Amino acid sequence: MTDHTTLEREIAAEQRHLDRVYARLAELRRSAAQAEKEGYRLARVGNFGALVERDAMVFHAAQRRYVLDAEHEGLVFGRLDLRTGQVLHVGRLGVRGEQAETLVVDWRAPAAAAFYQATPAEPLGVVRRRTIQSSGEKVTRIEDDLLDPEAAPAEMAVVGDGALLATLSRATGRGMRDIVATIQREQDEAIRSPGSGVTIVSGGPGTGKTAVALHRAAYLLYSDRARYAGGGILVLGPSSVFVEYIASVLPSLGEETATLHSLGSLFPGVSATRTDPPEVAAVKGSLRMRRVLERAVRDAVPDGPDELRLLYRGQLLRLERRELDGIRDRTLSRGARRNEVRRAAFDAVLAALYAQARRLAVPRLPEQPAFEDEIIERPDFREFLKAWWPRLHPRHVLDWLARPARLRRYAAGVLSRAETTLLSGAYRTAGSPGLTVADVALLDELDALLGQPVRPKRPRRDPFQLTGGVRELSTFADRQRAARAAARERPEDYRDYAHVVVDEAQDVSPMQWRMVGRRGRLASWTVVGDPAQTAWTGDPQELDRARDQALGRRRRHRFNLTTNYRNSAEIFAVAAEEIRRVHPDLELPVAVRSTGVEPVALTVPAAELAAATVRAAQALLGEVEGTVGVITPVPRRDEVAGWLEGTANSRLQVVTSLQAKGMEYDGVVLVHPGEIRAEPSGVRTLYVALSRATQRLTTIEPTP
Ligand SMILES: Nc1ncnc2c1ncn2[C@@H]1O[C@H](COP(=O)(O)OP(=O)(O)OP(=O)(O)O)[C@@H](O)[C@H]1O
Repeated sequence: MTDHTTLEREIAAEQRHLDRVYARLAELRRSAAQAEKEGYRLARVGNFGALVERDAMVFHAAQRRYVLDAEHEGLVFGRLDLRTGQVLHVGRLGVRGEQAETLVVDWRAPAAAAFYQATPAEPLGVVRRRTIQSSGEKVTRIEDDLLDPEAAPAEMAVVGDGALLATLSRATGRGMRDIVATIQREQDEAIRSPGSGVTIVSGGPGTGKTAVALHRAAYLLYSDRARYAGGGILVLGPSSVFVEYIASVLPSLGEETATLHSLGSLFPGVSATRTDPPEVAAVKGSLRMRRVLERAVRDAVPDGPDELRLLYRGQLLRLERRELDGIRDRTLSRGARRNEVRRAAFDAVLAALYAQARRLAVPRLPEQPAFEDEIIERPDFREFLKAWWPRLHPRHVLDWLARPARLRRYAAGVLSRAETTLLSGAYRTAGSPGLTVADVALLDELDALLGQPVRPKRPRRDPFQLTGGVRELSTFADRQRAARAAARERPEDYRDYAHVVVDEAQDVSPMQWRMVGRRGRLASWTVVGDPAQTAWTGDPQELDRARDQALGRRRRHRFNLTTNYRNSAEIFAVAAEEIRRVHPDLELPVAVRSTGVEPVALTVPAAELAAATVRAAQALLGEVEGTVGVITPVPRRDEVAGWLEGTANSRLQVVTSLQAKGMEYDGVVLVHPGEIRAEPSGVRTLYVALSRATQRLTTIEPTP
């Protein structure tokens, strides 16, 4: 036990340092604001040099002010006392004093690495590591680890115990917790892995894979801002619910330059949230769909013209279906993309018409160019071309799959009869509810196969702005603001990311890997996931192949995380028992925190399921301060949400077992676990659902 006066003395010492940091920060903020003002004054000097100087000044000042504002809360969270006698404070950003002395070291800087990596076995020159918690500008708590007792001076105090456990037992609330203060060594190694190549992070539930991936994005932006902010970082999650959940972490890491997407929103103009049943998703996600789609994009347009008939100088010119099909096949040979070779197809039709006109000895037949000019002007001919070879949007071709006869033709010899029937059923009923997440990868594939229709050029935004009738260069500060907006709003089909982070990678299907791969041809990668949590029921080898292809031949750096920081030991024991059914020898992470509260498993008559669910959700809302998730089998979400309508609470969320991927709640009510288990790959999905809660878990099963 630390005696009270030592603790007070140590807190007071940290408070003095913190006061100095905030005073300096206030000064820096003032001078940034002053510099901005100065910058604008320079503009009145009016010569070009002054304008450039003004621009630069305003830019740096605005950028600095923005960062200072964003990182105010919890600015300093650590301290290292080194063997050399040097003291370093670690925080969200670097701050220097008036004499350029270091007041705070940025957590991402090499000098701060020891804060995360030092252990008693390998102290890395650190004698004492201190975690500092504060609220606003007040130090509230400190926790020390004495890493090198022999090197500790006699007067060195050591206070508190277990900063990590203290943090972990706090309720999480809505957003994901920012873990900069308590990153653990194995996590830190993954966060600081080289920016090039492919960093692969694996680990069981709650081991911090998502947290690591997001902190890694922040680390990369810090270590090579020009490269990663310029090209951009794409962060991909499995569902929109999940993307919304993690979105709250990146800004608090001080990074706005990352683009967040779910797999259902990666294709421009589409935002799919509906999921297919696992067996349908396995067909839609298989690489064999590429063959099916290749056949579709070469097929005639449904309800298009069967033949072309033109009266020319009293003579009927006619191209029959067979000839038109031949022209289409020839034009589309050697991988030509349908939307890009319209011109070639039209030329081929004109050439065929001319050849026919010559064969029929049409009187006064002009030379071919004049003939073509004449024909191409004719409205009936233009109508024909538009109907025969329209510009196709991927959505059009995907809709063709809803026609059973077509789908059978495209799938012949590629999909089994049962798979074709399954797919056909899915598309025929899909009409009203719209696209599913798995369809989005198919749209992207179709887009690649069809090519881009030539689009009219968009007018470019005027880089000059008009103020008071004077055409003036926008300031750098304005452009900085615009650049930040641009990072969030890169063109919808932007593909040149410098880095791609794929979270919950075990659920990316082979076709989705192709879609993701197209966005990362120039990128380095961070891929995090847990194979034991996959819902993929298709061919696992195909999945490996597709992933390897998307990631290319870049070097792989592998990391494995072994501690579960999310679940209480009691909750994880239930989840572990479930996954052991299918993976008896799987190495599972160790849950480090025990709450002494056992999960509750209820069995109730079916007629009472609704009432029991409402009661359990209300009870958990009373017991935990943060969020409560009600997790249901996929087809039952809306029904269960209906039961809970009267329990409206902003802390309550109803999600399907698939939407629960990657999510975290303080309390979880899991309805119908048996039904989830009975689905293909159900045990794995149930394992995911059982490992979402930090504090309380109630499962409710109707009696059979
Ligand atoms: N070093 C840490 N200090 C404090 N909290 C941590 C630490 N590492 C992880 N956590 C917390 O543990 C929880 C689980 O982390 P995260 O969601 O990143 O795990 P995950 O491996 O992605 O889990 P899953 O595979 O189950 O989705 C989060 O609340 C996260 O903030």
